Amino acid sequence: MMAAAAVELESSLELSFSGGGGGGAGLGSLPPARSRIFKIIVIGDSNVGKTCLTYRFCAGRFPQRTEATIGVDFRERAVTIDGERIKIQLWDTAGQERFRKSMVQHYYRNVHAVVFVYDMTNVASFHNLPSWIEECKQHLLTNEIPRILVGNKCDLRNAIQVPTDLAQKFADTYSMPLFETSAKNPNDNDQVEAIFMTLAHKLKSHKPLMLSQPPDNSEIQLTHGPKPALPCWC
Ligand SMILES: Nc1nc2c(ncn2[C@@H]2O[C@H](COP(=O)(O)OP(=O)(O)OP(=O)(O)O)[C@@H](O)[C@H]2O)c(=O)[nH]1
Repeated sequence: MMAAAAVELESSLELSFSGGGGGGAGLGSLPPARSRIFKIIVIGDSNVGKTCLTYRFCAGRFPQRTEATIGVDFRERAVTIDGERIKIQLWDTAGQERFRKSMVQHYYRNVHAVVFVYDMTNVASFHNLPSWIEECKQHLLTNEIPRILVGNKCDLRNAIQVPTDLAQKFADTYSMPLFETSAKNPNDNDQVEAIFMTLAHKLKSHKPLMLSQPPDNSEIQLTHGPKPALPCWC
């Protein structure tokens, strides 16, 4: 785990440079390819499986063992969508209050999308979702930012406490798509893939993306241009 050190990797710069021959801009060399970075934060109660979901997407498997996240973990995977190389950065945040306090400001900066996770076998984690949504709101993440609701641990069929219709109602209230999945069951790999790729496609379609620099802040921030008409994907 990269834990607190991940703050160093904060994605205030939204474009990275990759490839391009590594030798500078000499004759015949191509400028480095730019790849966009999409920062997605994954939040929810402790133990709902945030680490396992991000690990499943980035490493392609269920981790052998996990420990409570301290602060924030950071994972990244490069994907190609319609010929464009994109880095999906997943910020796996601590669910436990005592491990969150000092980090909150950092991971809410320049967020492009949010994944809210609850544990389908733990109704309290579902009931706590409004407080996570509220926390996002307090950090100025508006409803314009793509959000997805994920019920995890669907492999534990006999222990399910949150029925799908209840979760669906909640998702509808907040205009979020709902995914029920399992980070553990390899058969649900496609579903986990779909969660993050859906977001990446959605973010990619939010063109044009513009870089702007606020006068009193040295960090480059990404803002969206005029919002294109998008089909409802709820
Ligand atoms: N059966 C089952 N267990 C899971 C699944 N996902 C995670 N777990 C287990 O749930 C526990 C918590 O998983 P984590 O991914 O560490 O949970 P977290 O939400 O990151 O927890 P914090 O770091 O404390 O916020 C671990 O024992 C995992 O093995 C799943 O899909 N199915």
